[in-house]
Amino acid sequence: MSINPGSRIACVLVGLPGTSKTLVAQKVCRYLQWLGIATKVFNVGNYRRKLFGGAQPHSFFDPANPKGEQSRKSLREMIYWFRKEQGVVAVFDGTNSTRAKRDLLLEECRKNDVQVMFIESVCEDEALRLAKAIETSQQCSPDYEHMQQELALQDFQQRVRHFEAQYETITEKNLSYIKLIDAGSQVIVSQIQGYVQSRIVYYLMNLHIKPRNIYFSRHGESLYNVMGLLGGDSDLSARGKQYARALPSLVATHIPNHERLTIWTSTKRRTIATAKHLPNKKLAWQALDELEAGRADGLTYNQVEELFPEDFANRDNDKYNYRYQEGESYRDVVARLEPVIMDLERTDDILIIGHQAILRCLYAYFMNYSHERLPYIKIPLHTVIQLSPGPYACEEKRFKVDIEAVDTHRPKPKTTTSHNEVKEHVETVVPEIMAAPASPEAKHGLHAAAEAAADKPMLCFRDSIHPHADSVSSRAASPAAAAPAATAVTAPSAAPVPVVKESTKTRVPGPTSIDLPSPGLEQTAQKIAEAMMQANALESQANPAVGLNLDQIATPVPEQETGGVKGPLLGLEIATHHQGTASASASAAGLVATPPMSPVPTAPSVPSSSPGKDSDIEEESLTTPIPGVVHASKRFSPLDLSDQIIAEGMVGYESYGYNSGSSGTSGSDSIDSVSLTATTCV
Ligand SMILES: O=P(O)(O)OC[C@H]1O[C@@](CO)(OP(=O)(O)O)[C@@H](O)[C@@H]1O
Repeated sequence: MSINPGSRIACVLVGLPGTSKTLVAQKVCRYLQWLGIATKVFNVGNYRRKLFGGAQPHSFFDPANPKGEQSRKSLREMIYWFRKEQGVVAVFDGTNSTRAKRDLLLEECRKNDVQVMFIESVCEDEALRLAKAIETSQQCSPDYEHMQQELALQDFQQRVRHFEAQYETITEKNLSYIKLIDAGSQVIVSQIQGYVQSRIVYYLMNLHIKPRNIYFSRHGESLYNVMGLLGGDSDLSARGKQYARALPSLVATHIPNHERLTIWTSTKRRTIATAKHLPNKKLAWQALDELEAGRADGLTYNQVEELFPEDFANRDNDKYNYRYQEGESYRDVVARLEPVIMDLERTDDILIIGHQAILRCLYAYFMNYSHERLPYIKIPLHTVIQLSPGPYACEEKRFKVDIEAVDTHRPKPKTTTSHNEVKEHVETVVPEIMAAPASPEAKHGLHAAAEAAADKPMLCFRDSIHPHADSVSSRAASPAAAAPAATAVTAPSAAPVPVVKESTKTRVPGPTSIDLPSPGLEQTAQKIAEAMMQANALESQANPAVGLNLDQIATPVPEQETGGVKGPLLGLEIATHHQGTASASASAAGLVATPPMSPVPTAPSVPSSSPGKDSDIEEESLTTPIPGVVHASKRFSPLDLSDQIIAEGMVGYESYGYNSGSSGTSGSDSIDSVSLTATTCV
């Protein structure tokens, strides 16, 4: 993504301890990094712990104790990062609770040409405050790791009081800020300027914290898959059709409230045919069409290597950024999927029947994979993946249908050919092919050349070759532009479901705030805090029951059936969550009236960010069929996550576009003191 080099932004968190600032910081960071914007969190608490140690009594935070070193140190590091590492957005995660502190920050940032946008989190709901205090003191904060629970809570509440004594909410009209009240049930926005800031605001207004599931499946095995050909628009193979017929029973068996499920497909035959027997409402998105392979479309990997060796090596060297000739890169696909993600965040229970590359991009967003690993994520055929983004983790389950299919995953080669070696090869072996024109007809020529190179007739569906002229730029980012495919079809009568094998894993995005039903404030707060703590206690333990209601939990899964992992059974029941629907109000206020932009492929000009460490859970464990229900759970502490990109919400707001190669944004958008109230659904 091309961003104006002058536009460095510091998103400065403001709020009392225990108001979900760290969660918000991490979510914003993950969202922006997924989009390719170089973003990093600077957590003042971490610097404090490094400087003074974690176990400080509440008196340490007394305003009379003038320790501000941690703030200054993190500020210095932030400025250094902007200068030396071409950072674009720094998320400065601290309390920043007084005007004086914020003025210092503003001054330092202005001197260094960094715009400041404040994100204030205010918690007015008593029950929510208490629940957050219990959660922070007993579970989240490393400061209380070794303290007895009750003492920890008391100390934390004292600490909050010290901050309260000096706390000054933001009211300055000249400042850029967004104020999130009670976990975003009310939002106040002021003086937001420019593309990135607007995007962050819209993102924050759309955070989805309501519990729900998202389901992904690739289409059934296609004829192209069988022949190892890339792209195209072929029909399903016999086994692919079998998978399509098995899907309704699988869905009915494993997806709760499956009648409410909406099916999203691409506009390609293979995804639409896979959804054919499902009786649910369907929507075909052009934005979900597979990564456009351009001149490699319809070829095998071997043929691409022979015909376009330089391209082939470049793709192996940097698969995320490599853009096919007349086609797309993974980076391009992520950009065009942003509106899909936003809709996905807003909408309940969706099954996406998509393609390998598309589902990798969506999966990486929810499961927090780096750009380097994203293009190699395993999304096998004939498998339904269930993701449950929750307050602490994105739970994953995979249901593998026992219908054989080819494996289309091509792993990253251990060694890659050097650029020069490849160039030489191209020049001496196939110069006429490299010079071939880009028309569809020329493509047929390429196929002929490919056939010759492969020394065997190439199976090719001529009718499926893409007219490249409009391949990328004409892709609609909204389903409205795609052929509506909302035909309800009656499910086939009781087709026997082939054995479904299930495996699960968790990636943990850190803490979040929750809301509370009103009566019995203390008990409710305690109950929720306990549930949250139990969830955290799952570190590295098997927990086959997460995601189920308490009454669904039956007997423990025997150890031999869980591949050796064992652990307590637990029902995490946090049933009620705020679901901010600020976007509707925002539209009404004219704030977000513009539709998402058409995707414009951008040059990979922003240095590849490193979106934090990925989970060290072996991907293999997911693809190896495991008998019975297996849950492998992995947890990071919020501290570990400080550099990690964490987000579950997504936005697709665009008020202006950006162009490949251009170094600046082409417009700006200013929001001036608009107050918005979101509806709260419990
Ligand atoms: O990026 P790589 O790993 O090449 O995978 C993308 C390819 O996966 C394929 C299968 O090879 O996806 P799909 O069958 O899901 O549509 C191709 O169409 C596509 O070109």
